[in-house]
Amino acid sequence: MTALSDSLATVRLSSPSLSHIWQTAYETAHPAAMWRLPLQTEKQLIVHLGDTLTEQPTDLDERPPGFAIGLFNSASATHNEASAYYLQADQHYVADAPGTAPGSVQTRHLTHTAVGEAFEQAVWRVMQQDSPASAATSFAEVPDPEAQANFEATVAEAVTEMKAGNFWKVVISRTKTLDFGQQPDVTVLFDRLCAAYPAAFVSAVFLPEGTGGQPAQIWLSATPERLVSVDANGLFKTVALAGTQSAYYPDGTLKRTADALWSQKEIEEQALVSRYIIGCFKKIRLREYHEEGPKTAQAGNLMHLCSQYSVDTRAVNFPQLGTVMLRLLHPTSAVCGMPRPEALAFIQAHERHNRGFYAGFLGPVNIDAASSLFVHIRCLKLAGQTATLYAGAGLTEDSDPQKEWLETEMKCQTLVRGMR
Ligand SMILES: C=C(O[C@H]1C=CC=C(C(=O)O)[C@@H]1O)C(=O)O
Repeated sequence: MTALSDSLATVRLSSPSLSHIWQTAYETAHPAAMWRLPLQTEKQLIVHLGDTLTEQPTDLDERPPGFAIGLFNSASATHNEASAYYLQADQHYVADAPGTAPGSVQTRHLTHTAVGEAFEQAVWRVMQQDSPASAATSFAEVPDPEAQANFEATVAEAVTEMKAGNFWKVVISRTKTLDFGQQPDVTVLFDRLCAAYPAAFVSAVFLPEGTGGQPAQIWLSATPERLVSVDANGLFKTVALAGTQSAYYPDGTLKRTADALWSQKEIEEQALVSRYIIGCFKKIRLREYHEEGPKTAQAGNLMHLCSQYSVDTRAVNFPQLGTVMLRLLHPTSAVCGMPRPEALAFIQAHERHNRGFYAGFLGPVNIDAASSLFVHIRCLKLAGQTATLYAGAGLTEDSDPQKEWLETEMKCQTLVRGMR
């Protein structure tokens, strides 16, 4: 070995990468979550060393530092509990923090118990293996000849019901399958999504076999939609995001957000989400909210209409606002519909797949005195070498089935392009 490669080996062995830690969590079957907040460089990874995860009501005020991931159709849909699986930050690592060398990992917190020490030793063992993770990151789409006809038939049925006045909006989703040929390297895909979508919340969550009675699953996402967040100064934020168009002209040039034109159908679709949020503020008699928008916002290859809402929870003396709004909002009409019970019943009766964590919510809780939960869209579930992408479209009585199909295709492309 030359002097140079000697010193590189020393650097590699003295500091694990996020990939080594992720791989260790996977091999030792400990739940793990890795994320990068919008417009930040810092990547965080936590590992849960405790008991098997179970679904519990989310209470942002009571939880120790960790990461919540909730199903679309959890008890929250009917009981307003915003139930979620909660990964505790027993081991907490940070990479790419401002002012540090790219890729260098700092330890934020370690648990000094036998389990914690066994985990750190396992990380060292993974580091010493030649290739800590599989290098596969290319994939092919698996054709599904019936998918479009099935989706369009469901959209047509929803339109008939909305014209009959049974509900005003519903979000219908579909899946697309990708085959990686072998189990892909999740940290490479995560890094690509971080680089492609600086304004998104990018995350990867590993839930070992047995979580919720399911086989092992990994969820990877780059979502543009904040559900609720409360920062270290007590500033609460949420958004109403809906309406979709490509961020590019047909010749491939990028549109300016100011040049995006929206149809009446899209304006109404987004207004319904705004109305739903304002309805939640009204329910708790909160008048002191600040509203901005709707404005056009770019989300990777797409553009949406977005209104932002904020509340100074200290000024209104409402420290639990994050938890209260999370329970009222989930699932919002950006992923379910309005009125919620009727839209949910239609989704349950007509979608051919189980949404699982798609259209649920996820994000860090009480990390650096802040919590940021996002709507889990633009996501995929990885099981072995197969990925299932999920995408939905908000329908109103003016929806055109073929256009809605094309919209879900564009939404699938967010991850497909970002992972290439
Ligand atoms: C349900 C999804 O997107 C939501 C968020 C923004 C715009 C949407 C729309 O235009 O339909 C959806 O409500 C999804 O990406 O799967």
